[in-house]
Amino acid sequence: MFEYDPNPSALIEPTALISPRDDMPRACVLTWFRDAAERAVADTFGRRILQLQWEDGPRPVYEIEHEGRPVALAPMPVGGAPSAAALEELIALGCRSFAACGGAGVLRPLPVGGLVLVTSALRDEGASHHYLPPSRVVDSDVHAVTVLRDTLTDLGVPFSEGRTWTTDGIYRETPERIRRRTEEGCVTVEMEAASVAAVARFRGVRLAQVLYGGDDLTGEVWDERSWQSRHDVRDRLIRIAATAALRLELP
Ligand SMILES: O=P(O)(O)O[C@H]1O[C@H](CO)[C@@H](O)[C@H]1O
Ligand SMILES: O=c1cc[nH]c(=O)[nH]1
Repeated sequence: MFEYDPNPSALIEPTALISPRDDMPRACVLTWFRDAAERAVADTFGRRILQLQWEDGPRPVYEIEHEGRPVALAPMPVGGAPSAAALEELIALGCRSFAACGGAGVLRPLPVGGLVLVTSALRDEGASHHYLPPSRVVDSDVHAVTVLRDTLTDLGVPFSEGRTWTTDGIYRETPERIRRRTEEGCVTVEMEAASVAAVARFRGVRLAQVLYGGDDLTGEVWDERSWQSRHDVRDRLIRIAATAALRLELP
């Protein structure tokens, strides 16, 4: 049931609940790696700017210094709908340029830790349909993709590019679905990319995304590949994303 309503105004507007903050960096890293975010804060002597309050508990937003400049660092909740709401609040607080980093299952051969710059996301989730008219995919912001591509290239980091399958149904990645999504050009599967891309487009902010290859869904059986213990990849991705977020701020 996807009934798109183009009315830009809602009864609960984030800007009515949350005031912009003068001390909020405009550049922001979104990450689904809470562990790596906390390490980045400790390593850079960062600080907690505030805590957003939700029914399931507080959500901290940090500030770190990167390349001599402040960057907001937001650990994100898992799932498209919670991530869409969290991004809304960061935009209301004053962030404008976002670089997002997460992990994903791989649908094509890709080593654990291999990076994928997201060029589009297949909208097999709910949240994006509240922000954009019906379509099968949402393309990433072209300027943001260019900046992230240039950042990865300048840093000498190998990466590939492609479409990701964003699903609400992590436990319903059936062989038939995987086959069809692969045919549609998806190289990874995760749970938030289409949702945050849709919010960013709707609110007119810049957002680029990079994923690292995690578990493997290319075979007859699932291979978990211990992907969530790749602390080295996660730590490096946060730094790469911080550089990209800062560059997105440039005119
Ligand atoms: O590492 P992250 O980005 O969390 O990626 C994936 O892993 C989580 C599910 O285990 C979902 O958030 C999905 O998007
Ligand atoms: O959504 C997800 C995330 C990681 N791995 C998967 O298989 N699915």
